[in-house]
Amino acid sequence: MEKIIVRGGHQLNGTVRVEGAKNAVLPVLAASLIASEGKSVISDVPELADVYTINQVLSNMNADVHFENNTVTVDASKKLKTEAPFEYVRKMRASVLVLGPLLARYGHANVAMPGGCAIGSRPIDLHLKGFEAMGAEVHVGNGFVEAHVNGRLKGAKIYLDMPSVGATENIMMAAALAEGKTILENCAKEPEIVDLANYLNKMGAKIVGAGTETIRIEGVEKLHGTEHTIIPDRVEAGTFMVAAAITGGNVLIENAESEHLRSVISKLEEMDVTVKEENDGIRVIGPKQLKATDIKTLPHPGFPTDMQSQMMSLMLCAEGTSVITETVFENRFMHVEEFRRMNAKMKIEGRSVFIEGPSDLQGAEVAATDLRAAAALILAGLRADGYTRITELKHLDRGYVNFAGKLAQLGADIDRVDQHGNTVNPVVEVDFQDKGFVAKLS
Ligand SMILES: CC(=O)N[C@H]1[C@@H](OP(=O)(O)OP(=O)(O)OC[C@H]2O[C@@H](n3ccc(=O)[nH]c3=O)[C@H](O)[C@@H]2O)O[C@H](CO)[C@@H](O)[C@@H]1O
Ligand SMILES: C=C(OP(=O)(O)O)C(=O)O
Repeated sequence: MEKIIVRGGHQLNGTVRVEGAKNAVLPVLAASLIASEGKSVISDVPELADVYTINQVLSNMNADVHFENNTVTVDASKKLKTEAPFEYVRKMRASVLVLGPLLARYGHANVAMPGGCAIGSRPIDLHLKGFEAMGAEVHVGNGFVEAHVNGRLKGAKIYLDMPSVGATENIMMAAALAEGKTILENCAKEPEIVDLANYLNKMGAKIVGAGTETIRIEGVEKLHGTEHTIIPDRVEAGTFMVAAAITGGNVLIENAESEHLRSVISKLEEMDVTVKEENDGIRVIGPKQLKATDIKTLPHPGFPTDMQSQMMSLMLCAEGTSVITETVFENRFMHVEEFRRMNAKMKIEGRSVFIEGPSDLQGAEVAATDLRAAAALILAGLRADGYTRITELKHLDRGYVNFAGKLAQLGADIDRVDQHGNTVNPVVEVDFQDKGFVAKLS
């Protein structure tokens, strides 16, 4: 079993570059299935386990997929299969994003139900209600969701009960190829929604209003391949901002987009962290003593749930009582138990965690419970006394490219080792047997 071993107490200094956003590239790659003509060329694609998984989903459906030098080329012009088996959906819930494109293009999709995960139950009822409103028949049974429509989907007026990111994306992709106009209300406003709409529009779609509460989509008859560059990963950027702050360091985070990080920047400033917007990115300078603050996670532009656990690490080192309230996911505090193993002083009350700082953090053996928890435990390890050993790195590899290597370059004492204690590079596990999927790892 691989581990990351961190010895705390080193300040981070220097420059780090953030990759393309995982949460933007996954829907964009799913959307490339709608193009019945031409190739899509997607740049700034991060080498993440989730990217390999979605590429496998696509190639398993008969699309030609090629991944090299952070560029994915997808040719989906052949007749595609309209199924996504559990083997992929189990690894990555975002596989359900192929539902909308397949249903719109072929009038049929059969995708394994994603089920819950470590952060909550995560249903897809809003996605399905949207498809039904557009005339699809949806059947859930035997662990699959099967959707079917005779002819084309029909544009509709759809109000989302909550601004779900995935439902907004799935319905927007389906509506792009539907007959007539769709008005989608109470949408998610995340930057990744805007990136997807931009991509679809370059493919020939007619979408306005992405990034606001109401998206209007005039359906078109077909879409074609195009070129697109993925936006920077705001969660990776935010994670390195915390890394700089927690070690009292000075780090320039290149390619970070400050417009996407307003709520994170504002909370860091409340904690006495210096944040400077520079031409190439965002510079973060940690203070001598961090101050406590409170955070409530909310849909964008509120504070992102995907930064909650990393901010918890920072609050553990701040003077005073901090409170985190998680409103997006019902069960995203699994990492609290792991932090306690590091001598963290905190208590959970309902949807809030009360953090008494500064904790005298001590290195310990801890297990990542989800993707962001993995990063958060490593961040706490940067500050803890002695060695912290983090296991369950499959979670980390879903969303961070060479996290340990990037921290080491900034001055962290950190290593990733195999079961024999030998240093390893994080190599993402790829099944090359799928026809048509070619990948080259750097
Ligand atoms: C691949 C990707 O982009 N993942 C992100 C996406 O996940 P994802 O798209 O799954 O998140 P959603 O915005 O859909 O989920 C938000 C909340 O809505 C609920 N819900 C959602 C859909 C639905 O049909 N019914 C329902 O009840 C969920 O259980 C959750 O409590 O947005 C989340 C919220 O910013 C992020 O944490 C994830 O990193
Ligand atoms: C929860 C996350 O992702 P996903 O929706 O892919 O599980 C995340 O990126 O933190």
